[in-house]
Amino acid sequence: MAPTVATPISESSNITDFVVTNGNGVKGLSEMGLKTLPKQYIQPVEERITVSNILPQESIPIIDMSNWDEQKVSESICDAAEKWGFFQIINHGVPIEVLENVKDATHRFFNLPAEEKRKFSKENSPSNSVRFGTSFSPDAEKALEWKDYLSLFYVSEDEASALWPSACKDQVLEYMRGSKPVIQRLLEALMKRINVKEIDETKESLLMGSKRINLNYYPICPNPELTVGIGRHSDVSTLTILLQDDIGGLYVRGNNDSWIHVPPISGSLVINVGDALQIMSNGRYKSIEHRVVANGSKNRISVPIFVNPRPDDMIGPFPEVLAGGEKALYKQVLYSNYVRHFFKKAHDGKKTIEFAKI
Ligand SMILES: COc1cc(/C=C/C(=O)SCCNC(=O)CCNC(=O)[C@H](O)C(C)(C)COP(=O)(O)OP(=O)(O)OC[C@H]2O[C@@H](n3cnc4c(N)ncnc43)[C@H](O)[C@@H]2OP(=O)(O)O)ccc1O
Ligand SMILES: O=C(O)CCC(=O)C(=O)O
Ligand SMILES: [Fe+2]
Repeated sequence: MAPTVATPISESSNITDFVVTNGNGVKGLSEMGLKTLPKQYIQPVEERITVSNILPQESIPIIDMSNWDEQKVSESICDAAEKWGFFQIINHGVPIEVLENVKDATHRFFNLPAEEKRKFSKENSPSNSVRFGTSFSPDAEKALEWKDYLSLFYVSEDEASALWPSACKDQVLEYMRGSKPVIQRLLEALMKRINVKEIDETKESLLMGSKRINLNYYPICPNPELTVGIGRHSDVSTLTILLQDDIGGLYVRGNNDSWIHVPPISGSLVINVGDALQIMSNGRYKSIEHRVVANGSKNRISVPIFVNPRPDDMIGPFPEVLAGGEKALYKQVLYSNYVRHFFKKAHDGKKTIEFAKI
């Protein structure tokens, strides 16, 4: 694969044009060999992660799914979703080759020349469901995040085959197909605990009616201690299934102001509860804040599948959860309005869910 040739920064009126408008991304900046971090990326001190806030002895649960139909596996899944909102799964049934192929495909896409990737930017993309971008919400952010991404909203195999970038579409689709059984099993286990006995058509739409997959690329950063890869946020999904490479850098909120590292485990997948499931379970399952640090010596990738309600679903606490007289903590909201609210602002920890609070 030919290395990326970025448009020279001197030809751009400023860094934001170079990175955001011209589609070079932070990868383009990183490859110019900058010695210091551009000021646009300097995060306020309180948003940077410092060693003193990390709990090195803590870790999120690791669940072996080889005997997934055993009661104790279901219980570990539900306990982890209630207590931690985050866990890793091993022996989950998604073939290792499928995971390796999607990681290779991610590198292949980001190694394309900027003019190829730019074809999928918000302005140029052939479809709203395919978007190449950088940071999170550059127009709304006071400080940018050190990350590029390709975001693919799954509509159908036909649409994906026609419109997704050919550098990665086959491997991404294979990963989506391969992860379907484990997603189904996780949701079945989680539903049983909250009295939802069967995932009928309505529940299927609310729990897994739509999927979005992001390919995240965090290039080497000249001053990683001054910025973030992704700022503090919770996902707006029902569940997120995250594949990370072997570099590390994902941190999950512990008690108070502490952070817990999610170490890469070869072949594992990281699972986290998103806001939609917190809302539908009336707070029983928790979406936990997480963030990604920037890295000074290695390029990192991750590939989250966001399993979501359909955009036109109304989401709120399930009747089964409230049947015993529990008070509803959240109102009914149109899911696409919830997601629009999320994208309209910079990452801001757990604040998005206030949009749905009664
Ligand atoms: C990028 O860094 C990220 C991303 C994330 C992402 C997490 C998730 O995606 S979780 C699952 C999200 N759920 C869905 O996608 C549900 C289905 N989608 C929809 O309902 C709609 O597509 C919509 C998201 C509501 C947008 O609809 P619409 O208003 O018709 O479309 P736009 O005008 O294109 O977008 C509105 C607004 O949102 C921004 N935006 C849209 N899609 C994305 C995207 N994939 N990534 C980033 N931003 C997006 C878009 O820029 C628009 O804002 P403007 O100000 O430009 O108008 C988690 C963590 C990360 O760090
Ligand atoms: O890169 C990671 O490990 C986490 C990514 C993430 O939190 C996201 O894309 O929402
Ligand atoms: Fe996330």
